[in-house]
Amino acid sequence: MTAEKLDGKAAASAIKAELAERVAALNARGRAPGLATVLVGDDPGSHSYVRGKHRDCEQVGIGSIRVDLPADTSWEELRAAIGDLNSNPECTGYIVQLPLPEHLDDNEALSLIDPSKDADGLHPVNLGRLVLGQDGPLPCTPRGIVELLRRNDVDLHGAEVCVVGRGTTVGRPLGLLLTRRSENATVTLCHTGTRDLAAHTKRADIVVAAAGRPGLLTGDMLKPGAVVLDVGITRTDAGLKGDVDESAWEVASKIAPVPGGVGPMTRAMLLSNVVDRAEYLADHPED
Ligand SMILES: Nc1nc(=O)c2c([nH]1)NC[C@@H]1CN(c3ccc(C(=O)N[C@@H](CCC(=O)O)C(=O)O)cc3)C=[N+]21
Repeated sequence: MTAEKLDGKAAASAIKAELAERVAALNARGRAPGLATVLVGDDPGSHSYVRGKHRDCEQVGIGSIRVDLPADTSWEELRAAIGDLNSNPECTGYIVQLPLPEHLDDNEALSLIDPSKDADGLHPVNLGRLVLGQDGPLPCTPRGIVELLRRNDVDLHGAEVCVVGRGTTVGRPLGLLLTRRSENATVTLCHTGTRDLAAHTKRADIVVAAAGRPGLLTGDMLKPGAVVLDVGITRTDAGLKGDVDESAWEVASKIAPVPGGVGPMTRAMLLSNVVDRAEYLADHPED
């Protein structure tokens, strides 16, 4: 058996076409959404992601603001840049590209974002809302995973999902999202302290590999016919490498690969968060 590809690029294009119509309607109402990015330092990977996000904005008609700061930016300077975006009416949503350089604290920076402009859904208030089951922006990668599965008719209700990785942007919030009543999956959250990883992955109908360890998930760790989502991205001399080994293609029924799987969905969900919020504000002008 050779697994079928879960095509995140195609799904993201369809989502962007839908968003373009919603953005046109917002622009016509004088409620133009605007996405800003804050990028500190010159990591080539981060630069390429941020470039992609601005290209996406242009494609769907969302205004975009780019704030690039040098690697030696002080905490005070970063705080001032975030404060400026919080009070800039042209910016309706924004992200601080992570990870920040060593001397700046990611979580402290996330806490400074106005929660109503948090396009990543990573502000503590918004993560808290997710825990409480209240509406709010959802973390982009977990939302992208659920949307990619939905658009490919992969049923989550009652499914056994094994998530490998407990990071703040993917694994942890994905567990929260998948166990909502609306998704109703059963989740096992594995991590580097898991004693027998293969025992858990082998039982799963769906495996999400988000550990950032290239080639970690091999075919012999999967139940035949399992659905696999690769969320690892490691830059090697040979190019981008995911967490899913080649051997998985002979055992799985469907795989969301790196590149072309979850990555493009993450970017599409960032745009969705911004458009959702702009529509909400247009309909609730007093908020
Ligand atoms: N505040 C914040 N929010 C983020 O959402 C965030 C972040 N920081 N820091 C870094 C990670 C990583 N991330 C990716 C998004 C899209 C692709 C993506 O589109 N990947 C393409 C390949 C891109 C390439 O070739 O480099 C693909 O998988 O097909 C990858 C990675 C968002 N992140």
